Amino acid sequence: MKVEETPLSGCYIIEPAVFEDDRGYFFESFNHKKFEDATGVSIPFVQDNQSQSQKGVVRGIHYQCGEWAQSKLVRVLSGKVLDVAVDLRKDSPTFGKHFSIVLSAENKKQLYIPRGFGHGFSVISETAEFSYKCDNYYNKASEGGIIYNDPFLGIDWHLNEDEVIVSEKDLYLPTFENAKL
Ligand SMILES: Cc1cn([C@H]2C[C@H](O)[C@@H](COP(=O)(O)OP(=O)(O)O[C@H]3O[C@@H](C)C(=O)[C@@H](O)[C@H]3O)O2)c(=O)[nH]c1=O
Repeated sequence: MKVEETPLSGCYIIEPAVFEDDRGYFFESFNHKKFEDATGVSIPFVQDNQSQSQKGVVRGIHYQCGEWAQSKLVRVLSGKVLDVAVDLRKDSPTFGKHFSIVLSAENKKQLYIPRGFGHGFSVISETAEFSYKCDNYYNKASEGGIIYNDPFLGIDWHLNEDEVIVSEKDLYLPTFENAKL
């Protein structure tokens, strides 16, 4: 397993060791001890989520507030997405900055996004199945978000504006400036 810290402190790219043979491949998609040894972070994940989306879908930018904040370990089971982590830690030197990376079934990369971040992704293949672990339970009342095309964040989702598909909920998210952080 290879772990690389992104320019946003505490946010890591994980590349699992993949064992290929005549049958196909095998890899450990999560190993608590190896993850802790490599990052110094011991995360008690409590919920796994999976979603499927068509090309052009943007989900995000999402977070949960306060005691319901979540760390996430995200990966792609089929297809290809552009995954985006936004630093929303007010005391961070990179507050308001984002990091994006292509995650795909092929490259098998994962992104670890700590608490205090917003998260979103866009689907840049025909379809994509997305899977992630969370260290805190879903809590609807504490959901927060920022509009995907916020001008201050200036995220390039690798999509043309006319092909973007977002949920009604996500369409009415506030700007970075007006977000409740
Ligand atoms: C996130 C979530 C949603 N739901 C329900 C609520 C709703 O009826 C339905 C779809 O929810 P959403 O539209 O919020 O799903 P989605 O837009 O895929 O939300 C996800 O987006 C990505 C970017 C994240 O980072 C996740 O944490 C999560 O916020 O699923 C749960 O039951 N548990 C959950 O953990």
